[in-house]
Amino acid sequence: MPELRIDRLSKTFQRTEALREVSLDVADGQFVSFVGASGCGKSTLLRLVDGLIPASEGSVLLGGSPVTGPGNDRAMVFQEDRLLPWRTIERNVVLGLEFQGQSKRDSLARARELLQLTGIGKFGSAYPHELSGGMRQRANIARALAVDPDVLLMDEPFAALDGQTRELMQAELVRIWQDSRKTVLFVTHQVDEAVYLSDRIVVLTARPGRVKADIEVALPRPRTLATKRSAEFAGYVERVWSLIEEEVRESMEREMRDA
Ligand SMILES: Nc1ncnc2c1ncn2[C@@H]1O[C@H](COP(=O)(O)OP(=O)(O)OP(=O)(O)O)[C@@H](O)[C@H]1O
Repeated sequence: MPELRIDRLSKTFQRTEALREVSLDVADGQFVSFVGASGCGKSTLLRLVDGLIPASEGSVLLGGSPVTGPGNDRAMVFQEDRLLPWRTIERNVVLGLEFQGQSKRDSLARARELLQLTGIGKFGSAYPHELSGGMRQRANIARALAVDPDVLLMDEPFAALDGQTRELMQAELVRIWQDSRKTVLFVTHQVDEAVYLSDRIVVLTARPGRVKADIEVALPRPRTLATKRSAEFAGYVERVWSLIEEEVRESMEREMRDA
């Protein structure tokens, strides 16, 4: 039984058909990225897996059980900052645990462990505005991991970061993922980011998003900055780009027609 089964999943918003019959099995602990043209339904797919919105057709099964709404077995990390500004970083990280009714002592111990894991152990008593964008995103990841989800859903988590911070955060995410052994579904526009991070890249077609290609990234791990300079890496980037190029062009043409 695969950890996560996405079975003929479709979603239509009013008159916009966002996703059509997406099927996918994701094994326990796999890192899967989704790439595709703007508006092809990547965020919609994550929101469906998170149970934030209902499917029009098809289903999402987690450990064999259908997803019918949000749950602690999944956690989402967004591009934008969702930290509460009036709470310290530590108190932000314990939020999900408080909702679960865990004791204050256990929650704090867990939060401190996760702040260490995400590399901001010294900043537990700081407020979000005192941290850089990269550090706040580490806190968001720590907060998502706090409830010990089986699946981490990441919707362009590094898109708002500058190039150097982004590279650093990619390497950090690989380390965190290897330590925590979570299944990760990751949405990005950056093809090189997807190749660097993933075991597998799913390329979606232009809207309505369907699976156009499902590529195994057989680059050895651990991956380093040298990995990014290898010919094999460049080969994957080129292959994924050529697959989405046509889709990107089609969606741009449609946007211009609709404008
Ligand atoms: N709540 C909603 N109501 C109506 N239409 C929606 C809603 N959410 C998404 N859509 C539409 O569904 C389509 C897919 O949107 P989605 O945000 O999933 O795409 P995306 O691939 O994540 O886009 P991007 O890469 O630009 O972030 C888009 O045309 C979008 O406008």
